[in-house]
Amino acid sequence: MFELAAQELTRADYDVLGGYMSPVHTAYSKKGLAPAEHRVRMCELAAETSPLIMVDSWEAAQKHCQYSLHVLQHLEHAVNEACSTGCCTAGTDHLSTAGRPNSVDLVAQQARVRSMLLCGADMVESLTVPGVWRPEHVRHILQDHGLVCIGRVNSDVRRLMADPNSALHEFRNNIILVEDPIVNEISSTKIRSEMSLGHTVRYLLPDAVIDYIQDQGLY
Ligand SMILES: Nc1ncnc2c1ncn2[C@@H]1O[C@H](COP(=O)(O)OP(=O)(O)OP(=O)(O)O)[C@@H](O)[C@H]1O
Ligand SMILES: NC(=O)c1ccc[n+]([C@@H]2O[C@H](COP(=O)(O)O)[C@@H](O)[C@H]2O)c1
Repeated sequence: MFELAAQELTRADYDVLGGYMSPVHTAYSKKGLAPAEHRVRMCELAAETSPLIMVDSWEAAQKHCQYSLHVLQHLEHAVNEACSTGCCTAGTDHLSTAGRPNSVDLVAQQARVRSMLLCGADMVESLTVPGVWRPEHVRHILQDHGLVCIGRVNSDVRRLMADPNSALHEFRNNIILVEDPIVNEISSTKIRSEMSLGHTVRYLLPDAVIDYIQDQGLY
């Protein structure tokens, strides 16, 4: 997802500084959710070899669950703070942009960094489901941050964007749709289910993550 998003954004003339995975808080109500410390560690292991992807553990470390809007706001603030104070080499407690593409240009230009929400099409669909997201948060996310959506089988974001009553339509210019040229139906539920059956998931996840899951006896 991050690679596809960065490729598309770069094509559209954005400077992509990096991508952050933000594992959700342990208290988020989702069946079978592993404790956040494990999910943070799995993300760190998965991102170890990436020149692009980083992990922000701020959301997971808070006392309570956080809205995604507040995670985006936190990230944007933290990265801009890091950049304004000698930047991108110091990082913050949770964030480090050291050595990231474009970080040097960014300091020189004194540009402000913007955080965008990266998600799959099923999650974009959830933005329009009453009761899941606060409508004012959806408007803020779309208007102030913008969204990159990776297409997913059985999800039709274009249809939702065509509805003139929807915020997705109003802010359609801030939504970047990316179609994966190689359709990928991977799902974390399927991976967990295969692992729990003792089946192989080799090459579907980085080896370090598979080893961690097995060492910790997750799933
Ligand atoms: N194969 C995929 N293609 C596009 N987006 C994906 C894909 N898998 C996950 N995503 C996106 O990744 C984000 C995190 O998803 P999540 O961890 O819930 O994975 P998931 O596979 O959808 O999980 P679950 O199977 O538990 O619903 C969401 O925005 C989701 O839409
Ligand atoms: N109101 C909100 O901010 C809100 C609502 C639903 C999901 N989310 C986020 O979306 C992501 C995916 O959640 P689900 O796996 O429940 O679809 C998580 O990071 C979660 O925090 C945020």
